[in-house]
Amino acid sequence: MENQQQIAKESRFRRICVFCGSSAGKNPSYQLAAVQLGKELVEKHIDLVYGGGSIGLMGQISQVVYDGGRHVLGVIPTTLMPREITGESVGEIRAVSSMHQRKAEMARQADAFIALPGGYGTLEELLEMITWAQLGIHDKPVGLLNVDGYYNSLLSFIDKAVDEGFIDLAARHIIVSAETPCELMCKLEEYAPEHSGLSWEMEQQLEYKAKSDIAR
Ligand SMILES: C/C(=C\CNc1ncnc2c1ncn2[C@@H]1O[C@H](COP(=O)(O)O)[C@@H](O)[C@H]1O)CO
Repeated sequence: MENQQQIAKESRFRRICVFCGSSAGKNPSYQLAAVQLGKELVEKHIDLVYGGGSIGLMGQISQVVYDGGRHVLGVIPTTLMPREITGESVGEIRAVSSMHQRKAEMARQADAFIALPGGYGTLEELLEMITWAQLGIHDKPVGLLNVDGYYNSLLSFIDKAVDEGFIDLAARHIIVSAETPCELMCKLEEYAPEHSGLSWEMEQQLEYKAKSDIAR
C-alpha cells in the first residue's frame, strides 16, 4: 500500500523551469505560492531550472528546492552574474552569453514550464514559451500559477485576442492555469499537446554553445 502511494506521487516530469519575479511582490501570498510550489517539486522529486540568483520569488523557490535535496540549475547571462545584481545563488549555475541563449537553454533543460507572478521578464519568458509551443518548436506543457487572480487581466486579454481572431482556440489551450501549485501540477501531469503540423528540429532551434559551465 505504501509502495502504491509512492508510485502515485511519481511525476512524468524530471525538471521544471520556473519563471518568476526578481521581486517578491507586495502580497505575501506570492511568496507563499513560490514556497508551496518549491515544496510540491521536492515532494514529486522534480528538479528546478530557473533564472539564477537569490532575489525575489526566484530566491524563495530556489532555496526551498535546494534545501529539499533536489537539483537546482540557474541559467544566467554573464552580465547579470555579479552578486550585487542577482544575489548569492544556490545549486549549479550555467553562464550563457545572452538573454536569448538563456531562454533556449532553459527550454532545452526542462520538461515543462511554470510562471509564477512576476514582471516584464516573467511575462516575456512565459509568452515566448507559449509562442514556441504554438509553432511546434516544443510540445512541453506551459503552466500559469494565477495566485490571487494576479494573471486574471492577462487571461482576459488572451480571451479577447481569441474572440477577435488573433489567437486560435487550440493555441489558447496551450496555457494551463490554476490558482494553487497542487492544482496546477495535477493539470500539467494530464496535459496533452495538440500538434501544429510543423516539423522543427528541436535541438537545432534551441542549440548553441553555453559560454561556460560553473558548477558549485
Ligand atoms: C536588473 C536587475 C535585476 C535583474 N536580476 C535578475 N537576475 C536573474 N534573472 C532575472 C533578473 N531579472 C530578470 N530575470 C529573468 O526574468 C524573470 C524575472 O523578471 P521580472 O521582470 O522580475 O519578472 C526571471 O524568470 C528571470 O529568468 C536589478 O535592477
